[in-house]
Amino acid sequence: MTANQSDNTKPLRIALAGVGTVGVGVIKLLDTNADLVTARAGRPIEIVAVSARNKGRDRGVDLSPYAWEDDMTALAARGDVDVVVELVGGSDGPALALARNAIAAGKSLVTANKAMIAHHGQALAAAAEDKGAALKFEAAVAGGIPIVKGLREGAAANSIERIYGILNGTANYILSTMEHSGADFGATLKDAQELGYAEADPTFDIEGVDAAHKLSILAAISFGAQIDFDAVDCEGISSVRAADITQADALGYVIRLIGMADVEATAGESPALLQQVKPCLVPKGHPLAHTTGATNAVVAEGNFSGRLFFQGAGAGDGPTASAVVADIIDIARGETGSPFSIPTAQLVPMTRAVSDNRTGQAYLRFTVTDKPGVLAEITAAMRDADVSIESLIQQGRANDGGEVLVALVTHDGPEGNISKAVELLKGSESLTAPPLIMRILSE
Ligand SMILES: NC(=O)C1=CN([C@@H]2O[C@H](COP(=O)(O)OP(=O)(O)OC[C@H]3O[C@@H](n4cnc5c(N)ncnc54)[C@H](OP(=O)(O)O)[C@@H]3O)[C@@H](O)[C@H]2O)C=CC1
Ligand SMILES: N[C@@H](CCO)C(=O)O
Repeated sequence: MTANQSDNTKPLRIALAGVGTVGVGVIKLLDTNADLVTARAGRPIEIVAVSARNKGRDRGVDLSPYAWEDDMTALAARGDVDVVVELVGGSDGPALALARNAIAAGKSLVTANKAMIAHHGQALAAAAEDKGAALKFEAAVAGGIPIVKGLREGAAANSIERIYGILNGTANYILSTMEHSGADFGATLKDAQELGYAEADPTFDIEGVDAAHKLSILAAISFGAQIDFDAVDCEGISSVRAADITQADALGYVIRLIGMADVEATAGESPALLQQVKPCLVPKGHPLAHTTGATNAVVAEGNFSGRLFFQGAGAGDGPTASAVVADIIDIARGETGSPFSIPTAQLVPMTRAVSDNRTGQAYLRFTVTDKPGVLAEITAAMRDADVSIESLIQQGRANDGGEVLVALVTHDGPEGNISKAVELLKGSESLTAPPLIMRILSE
């Protein structure tokens, strides 16, 4: 740690890399809430230097009081900086170089970058522990919700049995807007981008990758597991059609992109970690069904606390800045702690769990050619794979003998049987696209 970082009376001097949606939010928060932040941190927090790509860009805030660095890695080498705040993004590249350099220089690092933490968080945490520096990433998971603190501190006494929820604001904004207004997917995504919710590459939001980054971080904290982003079974919302939303509604559900993780005890072997991000049908009575817009919600089930429900804005300048500054305040107070709740060297490697033997209900949607025998072909595959059907709906009739939708809901049964049924239908000339399978979340 730098002398200033450990001296709890002098101002804590920070450098901001990235002055975009979140960076500007941080500047505004530190300005608006200066007295309150100083009181809670026990000392002033001062921005001394900033860096971004384009010095001349109008950001709606005055950057002239701060030193400017064209090369953001230079922030790590500045003698007048105690804490580097990385708000650029990207799992590798300049953000990672800055993070490594800052920690190597003994500076604490605050970041909102879930991609970097999901891929390199463990190595960065080990390096930070070696240097006695802090690594903090509250804003990387679920925006303004204090879920990292909630698990590391509030729920620290519990064994977490399962963690799940809505971890991507953009996908939730798209699904819930389509549900309420019938708006088109593309137009809704554009709105989310304009509101500053989406990642630089919005396919990360749509395809579940951003939620998978966050889930892998939560799993490491919740279960003491080594981060294993590659083991997340990940599927996004791009295959969900307006017709699925309508169908789900008629059946008493809404569609949400759900991240879920738990650990299976395996006799004599290393524990198996299940990590899944998938669109699911959520009963309208479930609290996650009422989570709309860019709101995120996380359910953590502790063995003594019971079910904990965290909800709040999952994206946007203000909420994300709130999480970033909370981390800075912690560092000003001298709170370093293990980034993943236990010392990094104690995080356990876990094998990847498969969900074939898990039971539950599912929604299956087929797009098929409108011709005799199609329904019989689908139901025969269900019979042969031992999948029991609760209800089956064929939506309308194609005027031109073209494509129609067939949706069915299964009774409780093993997930593996559904995969078997889908496998049996593979290559069928009746199917015009791969089927969409969504698990139904139990109440
Ligand atoms: N937006 C949100 O709601 C949330 C975002 N996050 C995370 O926060 C981080 C920042 O996101 P956000 O503020 O939305 O992103 P923006 O795109 O709005 O801002 C990114 C900033 O980084 C700068 N930048 C980009 N590349 C470089 C580079 N190579 N060298 C120097 N500066 C660079 C940009 O410079 P310039 O302005 O000159 O182009 C810009 O100031 C990301 O990791 C994101 O995942 C986390 C939670 C919520
Ligand atoms: N793109 C992310 C930002 C918050 O991490 C989202 O939409 O949730």
